[in-house]
Amino acid sequence: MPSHDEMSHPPPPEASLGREVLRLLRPFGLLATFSSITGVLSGLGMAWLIATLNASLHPEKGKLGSILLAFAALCILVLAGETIAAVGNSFVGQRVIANLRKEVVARIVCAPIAAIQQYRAPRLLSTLGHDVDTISAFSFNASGLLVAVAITLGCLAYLAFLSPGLFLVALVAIAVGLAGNLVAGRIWLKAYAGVRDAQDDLQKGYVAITEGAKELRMNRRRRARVHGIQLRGSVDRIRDLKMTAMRAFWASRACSAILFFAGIGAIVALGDRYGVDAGTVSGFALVLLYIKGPIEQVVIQLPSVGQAQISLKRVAELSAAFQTPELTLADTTDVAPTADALQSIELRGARYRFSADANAFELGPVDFTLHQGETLFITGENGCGKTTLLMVLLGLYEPTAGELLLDGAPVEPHARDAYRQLFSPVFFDYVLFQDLITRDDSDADLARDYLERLEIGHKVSIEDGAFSTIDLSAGQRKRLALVQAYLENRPILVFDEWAAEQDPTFRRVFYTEILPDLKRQGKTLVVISHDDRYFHVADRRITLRSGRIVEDVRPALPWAGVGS
Ligand SMILES: Nc1ncnc2c1ncn2[C@@H]1O[C@H](COP(=O)(O)OP(=O)(O)OP(=O)(O)O)[C@@H](O)[C@H]1O
Repeated sequence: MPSHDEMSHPPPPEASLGREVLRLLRPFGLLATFSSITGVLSGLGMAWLIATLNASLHPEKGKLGSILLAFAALCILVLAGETIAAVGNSFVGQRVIANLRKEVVARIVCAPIAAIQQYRAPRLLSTLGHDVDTISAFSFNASGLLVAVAITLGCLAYLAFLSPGLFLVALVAIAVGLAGNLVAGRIWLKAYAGVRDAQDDLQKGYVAITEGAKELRMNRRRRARVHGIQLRGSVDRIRDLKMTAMRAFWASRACSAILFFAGIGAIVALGDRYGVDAGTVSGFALVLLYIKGPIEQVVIQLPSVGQAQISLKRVAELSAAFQTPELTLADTTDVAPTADALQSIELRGARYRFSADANAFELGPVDFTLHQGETLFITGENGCGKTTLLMVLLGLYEPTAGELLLDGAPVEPHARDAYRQLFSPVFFDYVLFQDLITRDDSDADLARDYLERLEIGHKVSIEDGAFSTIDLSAGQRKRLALVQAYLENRPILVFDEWAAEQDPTFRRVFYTEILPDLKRQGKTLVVISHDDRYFHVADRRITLRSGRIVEDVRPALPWAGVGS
């Protein structure tokens, strides 16, 4: 788990790949440095090994024995160095991958709900999957790249030492080959940026064919659009872009291979023409044949630098979008005790706007006080802002203006999570977790009682701290959500159209038995409802229109008017 300090400094969207890789490697600085130095030394040792091999082909009299001894010693050192570097790097690499995943997950856990809703699940999943893996793979391969560069530079230095003139010829061949690769790299990069966007669309399509399976079977034209156009279109786009990238890549690779052999041929011809000794010419041939591998390795990994750069930008955008002052959310050890007493919650001049767009919905200004023990109904037509008001009240949306106060004191960002623990909400689009958060066995017994009470005990039991099943009807699942809320035993319970899926009998039970019973237990209740038959159950009912409170009545006191 990253520290709060790390969490407060996510990479800005323009973060450089080098700096980000260094940041990821920092916790393993010593081992990463040791492995990299060992790798570089073994790379340079490899250059030396080739020089020794060349010397052994043309030994001075009586020196073959010592040259072979040096050759054997270098072989052992180079192999040992390579192995140590590889083991060290994979140790560091796996930890870097794990840390990056934890870091991104922690950012999502801490992110403001509005930012998550705006980002949208398919893009989030795509970043979590593809982008994190791409950056991780790059960090993992970075040291291999370093070793390949070291071998190349060592070998080039040896060539310059052997013959500066022929070295220039070799350098021209290598430089032309690299220039071609750089052009191919640009084509690759452009294609890859398109691939990432198409992968997002693909993810969206996957969500559509799984979550919208029923709708797609019922509507041929929509199915044709999602399957035939969106999904197959994204798949084909990815294929075509990747083919373009691969073509550029393989063409440049073939060109550089030809250039290598042409360079070797030219060196042999020039050596013959200008009477260069056989040892120098064979040295060039040996080295050029050998460094073709490491240079290709560098070239092959060049696209991964571009890919990692694009992925880093996407992770950095996610981090920037998910900036939050609520860093305590990432702390899994912080199971703060639930507050069990409050006097009032107040919204003072509170507004909430979904975006700066002039047409965006705005809630408020809203002024009202929720008192302890009160049963508050929030009513109003579809889209008038009931759920938005609830989200502000729950501390899930930060008001864009005005204040949220608990017992007269503003709820500061660092205290918002503790504040939220006062509530047990059952959202309209709630997620039902199968496991129960219980403190001890008595909670499991309590859960069984609630199941009986909610007339669902014949279908569901409690086994190993979890519901035996959640494969139930919509109304039955909502009853299980209510059991979860009961067990949490928080001072405020919140229901967003809880009764919408219940049959008339149980709807009546909810409004006339369950709610009054909770009230008798001292609970404060906030209920969004369209069930006007039961509005009399409320102590107080506020009605919204276009984001504002237009009615504030106490049904028990029919003469009460607007005002808090
Ligand atoms: N994520 C969002 N981004 C932008 N605008 C949104 C978003 N969610 C809701 N809105 C807008 O905010 C307005 C209020 O939505 P809200 O969900 O609060 O209404 P509601 O009163 O709960 O409606 P319903 O009775 O249909 O549940 C809507 O008109 C909608 O246009």
